[in-house]
Amino acid sequence: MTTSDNATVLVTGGAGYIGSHVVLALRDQGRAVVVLDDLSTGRRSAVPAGVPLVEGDVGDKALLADSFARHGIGTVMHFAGSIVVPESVERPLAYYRNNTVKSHALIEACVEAGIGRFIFSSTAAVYGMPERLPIDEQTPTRPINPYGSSKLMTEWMLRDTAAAHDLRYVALRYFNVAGADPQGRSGQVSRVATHLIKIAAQTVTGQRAELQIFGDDYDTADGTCVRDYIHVSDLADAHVAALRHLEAGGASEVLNCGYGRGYSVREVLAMVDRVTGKPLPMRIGPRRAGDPPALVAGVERIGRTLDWTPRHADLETIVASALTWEERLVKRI
Ligand SMILES: NC(=O)c1ccc[n+]([C@@H]2O[C@H](COP(=O)([O-])OP(=O)(O)OC[C@H]3O[C@@H](n4cnc5c(N)ncnc54)[C@H](O)[C@@H]3O)[C@@H](O)[C@H]2O)c1
Ligand SMILES: O=c1ccn([C@@H]2O[C@H](COP(=O)(O)OP(=O)(O)O[C@H]3O[C@H](CO)[C@@H](O)[C@H](O)[C@H]3O)[C@@H](O)[C@H]2O)c(=O)[nH]1
Repeated sequence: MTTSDNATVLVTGGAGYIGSHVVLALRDQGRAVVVLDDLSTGRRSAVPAGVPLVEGDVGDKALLADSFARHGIGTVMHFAGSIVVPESVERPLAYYRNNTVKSHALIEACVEAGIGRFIFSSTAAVYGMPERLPIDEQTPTRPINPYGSSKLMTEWMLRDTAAAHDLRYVALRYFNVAGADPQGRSGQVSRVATHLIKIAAQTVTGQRAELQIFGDDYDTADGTCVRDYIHVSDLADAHVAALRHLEAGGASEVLNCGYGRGYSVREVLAMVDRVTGKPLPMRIGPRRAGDPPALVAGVERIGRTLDWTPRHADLETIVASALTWEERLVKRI
């Protein structure tokens, strides 16, 4: 333990979907938090009252240095970035700039300020199309789109920086994040929704006429793609556990974040029907380019490394919380 153990945590991207849930989890643990966000996809209202919001760019080193000093930052949690896979294919350089170049500036600012703890939002997209399930962290990383590459390059910068400087990090490779805060304090708000459960929620609430299943001819049990869905509040708790790990002097780690259990698209939609009590309007469409048939996390390493016990590892809870949040959003519009 060092003297800076209870230092303030800077959460970049803390006005976004996942970052805002992590801010809540940190606050629930009595931690001091500051958010840095440019509000490009995030919302001011997602930052709880009493949490300072530094409105600006995560690549702005002068702003970072000033924020670190002003708020006594001891750990950086880095969520800020661009996340839409097809957009990354169309605008690769924009993704490398926002996700890789700006992460470089942030990591460099941390080294210059002597900030020694860093927690990074990575993604299962670094694995590409893995051949075997479950996917453990030893699986070769072969991203198949610029989004995955842009995040993997940041992992590499962290690995090499940790070898050369006094900085330890945890990179969490998220599988499919879904659901909303059980207390209704935050949830997903997307300009352009792409995630399955979000789109299902928009369909249930009448914002879309129907949902399209992207392909039912995959080599899986029911022909639709299989994913490992993790509740956003469990993911948030994993970040708090990663913080405790680093504060206790733990080594740098790269950890999958999922439950180790996969559900097909059809199984997810059957759960939506069960929760609402009526059939969701949907049809089978063509495959979406770049979708791997099945992604399920190997979770042995996170289980043995972090003091983390998922509390919402249940598809019904995930779907129900996403629907409750969507209903609130619709009423607010
Ligand atoms: N949502 C998922 O399923 C998923 C899966 C794997 C990894 N991730 C990673 O998790 C992180 C958070 O994703 P999310 O789903 O909450 O997305 P989000 O778009 O809701 O949040 C991103 C936040 O970062 C902010 N931001 C973007 N660029 C910025 C910049 N240059 N400077 C300052 N702020 C900036 C946005 O305003 C937003 O508040 C991302 O790094 C993403 O790659 C998400
Ligand atoms: O309208 C829709 C939307 C999605 N799907 C399918 O649902 C599954 C899940 O899709 P989605 O929710 O878009 O998530 P993924 O494409 O699996 O990607 C998410 O999960 C990855 C990790 O598994 C992360 O790397 C990505 O950042 C994150 O967007 C896929 O088979 C899609 O083809 C549909 O059938 N119809």
